[in-house]
Amino acid sequence: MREIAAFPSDRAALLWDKIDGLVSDPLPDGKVKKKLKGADGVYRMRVTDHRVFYRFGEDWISLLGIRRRAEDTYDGVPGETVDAPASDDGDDNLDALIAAAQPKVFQFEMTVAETALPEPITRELLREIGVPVSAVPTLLRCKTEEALLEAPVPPDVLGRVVDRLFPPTIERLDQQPDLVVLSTRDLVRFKEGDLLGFLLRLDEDQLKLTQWALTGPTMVRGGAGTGKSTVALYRVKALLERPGATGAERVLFTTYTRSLLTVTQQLLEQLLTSDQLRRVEVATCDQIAWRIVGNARKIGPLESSNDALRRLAKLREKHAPGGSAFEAKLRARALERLTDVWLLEEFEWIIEGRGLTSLAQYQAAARPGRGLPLNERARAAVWELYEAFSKGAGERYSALRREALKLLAEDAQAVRYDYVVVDEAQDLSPVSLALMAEVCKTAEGLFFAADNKQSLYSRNYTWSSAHPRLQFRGRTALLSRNYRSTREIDRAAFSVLVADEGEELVASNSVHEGPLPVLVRDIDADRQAEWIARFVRQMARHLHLKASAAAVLVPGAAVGETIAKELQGQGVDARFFPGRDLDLKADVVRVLTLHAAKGLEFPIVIVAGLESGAWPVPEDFEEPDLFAERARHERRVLYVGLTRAMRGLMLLVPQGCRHPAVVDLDLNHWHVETAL
Ligand SMILES: Nc1ncnc2c1ncn2[C@@H]1O[C@H](COP(=O)(O)OP(=O)(O)OP(=O)(O)O)[C@@H](O)[C@H]1O
Repeated sequence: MREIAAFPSDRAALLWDKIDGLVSDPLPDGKVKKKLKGADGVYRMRVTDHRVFYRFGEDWISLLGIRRRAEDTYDGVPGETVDAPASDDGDDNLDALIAAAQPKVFQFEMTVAETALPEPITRELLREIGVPVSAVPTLLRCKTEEALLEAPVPPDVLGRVVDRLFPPTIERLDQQPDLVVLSTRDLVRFKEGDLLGFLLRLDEDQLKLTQWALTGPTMVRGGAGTGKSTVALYRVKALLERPGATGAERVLFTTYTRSLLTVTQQLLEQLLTSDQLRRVEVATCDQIAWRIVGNARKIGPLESSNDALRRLAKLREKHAPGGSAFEAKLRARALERLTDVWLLEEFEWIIEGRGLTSLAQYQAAARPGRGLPLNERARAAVWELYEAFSKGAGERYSALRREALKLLAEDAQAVRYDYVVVDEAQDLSPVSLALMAEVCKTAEGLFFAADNKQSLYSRNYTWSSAHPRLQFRGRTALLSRNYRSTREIDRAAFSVLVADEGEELVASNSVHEGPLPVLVRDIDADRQAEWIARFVRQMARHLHLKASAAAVLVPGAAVGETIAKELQGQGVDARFFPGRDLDLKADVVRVLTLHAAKGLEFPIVIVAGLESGAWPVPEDFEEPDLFAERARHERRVLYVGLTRAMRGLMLLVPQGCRHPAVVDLDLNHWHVETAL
C-alpha cells in the first residue's frame, strides 16, 4: 500500500488504466509484460519508469509491488526476466491458491549480531522520502539496523525509512498481502486520500455481511482472525446509513474486555462521521450493568475474584450443612470433593449466570459443560453454601448483571438502543446475553459476532435459552479466511484444540505465510527471559519492526511481573500491564495475561510462564470429568493466546510440563529447539 501511496500522482491515471487492463487480460502482448524466471508465476509490466509486479488467477490479480526502475527493482525476485510463455497457472481460485504453499522453517539463531545498514542514512535520503525535520537528527545517528528499529521516532516515519532501506522482497509481498480489494476504483480512492487503508480491508464475503440481514437478530461466526470484529465495525456504519434511517438511531457496541474498548473506539473514529460517532456507545456488558444498577442505587466497592475466593475458603471452614445429623454429614462429604475455584464458578456461571433464584430452579437446571454431574443432595449442599456466601457478600459483577437484567426487564421506560452489536459473544454468560437482548429496543436490532473455538467458559447452552430474542436460525453466516495469523501459526494453534461433544472443528484458511512457529522445550523458568529477548530481537529484525511489536502472554499476573522484570535485565524494555491498564501506544514489549489478550493482536507473540501451578493436573481432581473440563478450558485459553500472533510466534515449554494442551502437542507444526 505504501508503494501505491508513493507512486507519482500525475501518472496515476495511467497506472489504473494498466491495472484495469490486466484485470480483463492478465497476459497482454509480450512487450508490455514479462514473466520472471524462478519466481513462480510472477509477471512484471512496465508503467512509465515503474515496474508493476503481479500474479493472477481466473478471477483475481495480485499486485506484488510497484517499484521505480532502479538497481533494487528486482531485489528479492529470483532469476532474471524471460519472455513469458503462455501461462497455465491461472486457474486457481483465491482459496485454493492460499491453501497450497509449503511452510518455511524459521532459522532461529543463538545470537543476533549488530548489522550495519545497507546504505547510510543521509539528509538527502530523508528529504527524498519526506521525513519531518524533527526526526532527522535522531535518524542520522542510526548506524545499525538495531539502532534504526529502536529509534524514538513516530512509527509511520520509521516505517517509511525501513521501507526505503529494506524494500520488502516480492516473495514476502506475495506471502503477506496487504489487503484484498474488489476493484481498481478502491485503489484510486485510497491513493487520492478518499479512503483510509483500513477501509479497504474487506473481502467479498465480509462486505456482504456488513449489509446482510440488517434486520436481525443476526450472527457472524468464524475462527480467530477471520474479521468478525472488523465486520461488526462496518456493520455499525451500514446500520446508521440504512435506507429509511432517521439519523437519530443509537448503537451500543460491546467488547469483551476493557482493553478492547480503546482499540474499538479508535477504529470507529476512522470509520464514522462525527455525528455518527456521537450516536455510538462503546462499552463492556459489565459497564452497562453497572450503569443500570447505579441509576437505581448506590453501588459499593466491588469484590475481586481473589477476595471472593478467600472469603469462600473462610466460610467453608465454619460452614455447617443443614438437615439431620446424618444428612448434614452426607452434604458435607458432597462438598468436600469440590474445590473453591470450582464452587465459585458454579455460583457465578450456573446460579448467577443463569439467573437462578431458588433451590427448586437449581435442582431443575441443566448444567452442560460443567464436567461433574451433581445429584439432588449435592445441589442442595451447594445451594445452601451459595446462600451463606451471598449473604455476607460485597458487590460482585455476576450479581450486578442479574440485578441489572431484572431492573431493565421491569422498566419499559428505561433507555434502550436501536441496535446492539456484541463482539466475542461466545464468552458472555446467559444473564449477560439476556441483558444485551433486553437493552435493545427490538430483536431486529441485534448483531452478534462469536467463535466457539475461543469460548473460554463452557457455554453448551443454546442462545435462545439465554433469551427468547436470540433466534439466529437462518441468520448465521460464517467467515473462513484468516487475515491475521500466518498459515503456519494458524495450524499450530488449531492443533491445540480438541472438539467438544457434538462440535465440528473447521480450520480457517490463512491469507499470509511465514516461518514455522518456534517451540522451545525443557526450558528452566529462570532462563525464559533470555530466550524471549533473543526471539524478540531476531523476529523484530526479520520483520523490520520495533521490539515493541512483541507481546509476551502468560497465565497469571505474578509470573507476568517476574518475566517483565527479567526481560529488563536482558536489556529489553518490557512492562507488565494488568488488563484494564493496557496501553497500546506504549513503546515497550507488553507482558499481559492470556485472558487480557483476548480480541487483540500483535506481530510477534511469545507464550511463556507455563510453569506448573498455573494450570491443573489430573491429581488435583478426584473426578476425571472435572479434570477434563478444566483441561478443555486450558486448551482454549492457549488457543486464544497463540492466535493473537500475526507473523512470529514462540511457545516456551518448561521442563516436565504437564499442561493439558502441551503434553500431546503435535510437534510437526513447530520448529523445535531444546533449551537444555
Ligand atoms: N479483508 C481483509 N483484508 C485484510 N485484512 C483484514 C481483512 N479482514 C480483516 N483483516 C484484518 O485481520 C485482523 C483480524 O481481524 P478481526 O480482529 O476483525 O478478526 P476476528 O475474527 O474478530 O478475530 P478474533 O476472534 O481472533 O479476535 C485485523 O488486523 C483486521 O484488520
